[in-house]
Amino acid sequence: MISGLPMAVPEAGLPTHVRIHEVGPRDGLQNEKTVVPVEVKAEFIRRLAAAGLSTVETTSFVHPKWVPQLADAEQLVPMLDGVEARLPVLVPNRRGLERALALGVREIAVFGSVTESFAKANLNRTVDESLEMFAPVVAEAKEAGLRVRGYLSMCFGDPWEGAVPIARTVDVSRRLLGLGCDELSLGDTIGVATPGHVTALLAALGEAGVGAERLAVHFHDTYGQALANTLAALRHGVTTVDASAGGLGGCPYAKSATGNLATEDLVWMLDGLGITTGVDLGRLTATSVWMAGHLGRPSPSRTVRALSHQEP
Ligand SMILES: CC(=O)SCCNC(=O)CCNC(=O)[C@H](O)C(C)(C)COP(=O)(O)OP(=O)(O)OC[C@H]1O[C@@H](n2cnc3c(N)ncnc32)[C@H](O)[C@@H]1OP(=O)(O)O
Ligand SMILES: CC(=O)CC(=O)O
Repeated sequence: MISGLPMAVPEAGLPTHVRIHEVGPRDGLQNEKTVVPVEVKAEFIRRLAAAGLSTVETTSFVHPKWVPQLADAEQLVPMLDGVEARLPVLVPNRRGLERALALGVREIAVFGSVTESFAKANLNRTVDESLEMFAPVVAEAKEAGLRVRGYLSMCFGDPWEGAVPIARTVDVSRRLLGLGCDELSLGDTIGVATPGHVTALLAALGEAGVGAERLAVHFHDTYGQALANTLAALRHGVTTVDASAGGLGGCPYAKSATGNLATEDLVWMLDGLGITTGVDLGRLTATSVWMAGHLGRPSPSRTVRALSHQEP
């Protein structure tokens, strides 16, 4: 593999280790029109875990009519017995939690929105109503000993409402965390954030008592800013970063949502900075190339293309 000059240790102000929260099998695939066979999904997850990803978000227990691609959650989860990784799933409501608990899932995520437009489009609820829907889910999940992540979408901009004020994002972040979530993932659902905005939001959250140790960042790469945004977040103390193998992704309920930050692009940057992730870039790239074969198109990730000599 061709490589640049890696730093022996990260520069001051950067973490020494980053946990990558891999979202390819869920966020990456949820927008695919053609249903990927459940055996392929299970193999994708096994390969991602074998490449060293310690957290692989696997699927969603949502209404199958809303996300047909993930309608096979009940078949998929039991196929993952023995996979050595944390395997969280998305759960919007009590029905979703019941389904996940019946399969022995140990980690869930609820997913809210800063904006009313997206809350309505994605959850058929207002922001307040969606938080009300999540409250018993988080409480019951915690009681059952599960780890709970809160996702917050449209933290920076929204396709219907435009720029999202920092104060609104801070307000909904605190309310979602206040339900009892262990971690909050700040979503740039349509990929409009820039590093200055990221820094300003993290500073405002810090002032409001939400420290970086409880935060993750979740960038989509619409304007090519996802890596720069990630670096801004790392400089601010964030050590959990969401990414999608091969840069797959998008949201069926957010017009203009494009692919996520590619896990390979992230690992390439972190390796170069001397920040450990536990991920084997060669195995990960091979997995994304394999998945691209199933999807019938090349990966959009620059790193995957460079390392595998794929044509754009
Ligand atoms: C940025 C991102 O990527 S976010 C992730 C991508 N987006 C999503 O996954 C969207 C998920 N959204 C949804 O699934 C829906 O909006 C819901 C389920 C949360 C709410 O939809 P609503 O239509 O308001 O559901 P409502 O609560 O009225 O229930 C309607 C029916 O769905 C069923 N239902 C509700 N939740 C679920 C669930 N989690 N699993 C299966 N069925 C469900 C109900 O039992 C009910 O069935 P019935 O009509 O046979 O009685
Ligand atoms: C739930 C998510 O997938 C986060 C986002 O992109 O807003």
